[in-house]
Amino acid sequence: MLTLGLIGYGTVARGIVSAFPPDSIGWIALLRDGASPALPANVRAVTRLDMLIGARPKAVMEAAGQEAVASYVPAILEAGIPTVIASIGALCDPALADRIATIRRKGGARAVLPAGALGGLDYLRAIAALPDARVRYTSRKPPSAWQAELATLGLSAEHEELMLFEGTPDEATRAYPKNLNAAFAVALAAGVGKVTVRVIADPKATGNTHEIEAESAAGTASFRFTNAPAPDNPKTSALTALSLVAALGELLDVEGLR
Ligand SMILES: NC(=O)C1=CN([C@@H]2O[C@H](COP(=O)(O)OP(=O)(O)OC[C@H]3O[C@@H](n4cnc5c(N)ncnc54)[C@H](OP(=O)(O)O)[C@@H]3O)[C@@H](O)[C@H]2O)C=CC1
Ligand SMILES: O=C([O-])CC(=O)C(=O)O
Repeated sequence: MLTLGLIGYGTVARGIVSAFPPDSIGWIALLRDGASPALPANVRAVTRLDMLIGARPKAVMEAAGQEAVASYVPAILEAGIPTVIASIGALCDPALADRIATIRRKGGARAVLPAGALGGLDYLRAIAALPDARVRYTSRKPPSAWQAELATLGLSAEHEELMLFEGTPDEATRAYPKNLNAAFAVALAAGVGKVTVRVIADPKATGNTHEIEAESAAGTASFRFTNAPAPDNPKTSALTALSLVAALGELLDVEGLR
């Protein structure tokens, strides 16, 4: 049986675990002290990083949040265990991004950045070389997905769409740490300075929509992903777990994990 690690056991982690037959993988999940989510029989909870590393999983899937990336991922990579990172926005901290790059240069394991809730990143990586390239990323979700943010701003988007945010990928990722990882994936692919980010609450949105509009000497492109929300978390696209599973299959080059 293959042993794999998880950081966190929420919506995305549950989606990852349920993508595999229970008898094919034994999961070790690093949880916060005191956390007690319902776990299937093939998921064992640990509350200390050394216990996760000591179990020698073949790879770890981070699906907890940006703070968890900063707290745990460098040590896991230093221990030679490759890690697929969902909370890509953590890399807007240049010190953390440098630390992870240095670990890799010194022979540590690979940090894998999946496409997550969107796609088309290969196109953005290609035009990143062009100085005139400009990319606009828009996260458009129904008001129900932005309830807390609308309440904080004292606004309602019941009838008309409402722009909640417009700014740089760094500002966006800091302002929406749990929800704009996709924006930072776009920024890492195209180049942080080439990307502007918008967040829109849209009563007409039928799913979690990610729009990418790109313009450069190579031409123009527009991508639109209308994602079904995960059943138990309207802010997270169900696609995210599928993308992490695909990245894991590629990383381990294991038949049946592709
Ligand atoms: N790249 C992409 O496109 C996307 C990335 N994401 C990222 O994936 C993350 C997970 O998403 P989702 O599953 O929907 O979120 P959930 O809130 O459903 O689950 C996150 C889980 O991680 C746990 N957790 C948080 N911090 C820690 C920690 N330091 N140590 C251990 N466990 C921790 C939480 O526990 P507790 O409740 O105790 O805090 C919770 O159970 C998001 O925060 C986001 O960063 C999500 C969607 C798309
Ligand atoms: O799942 C989504 O639609 C996007 C998301 O939460 C993120 O980018 O963090």
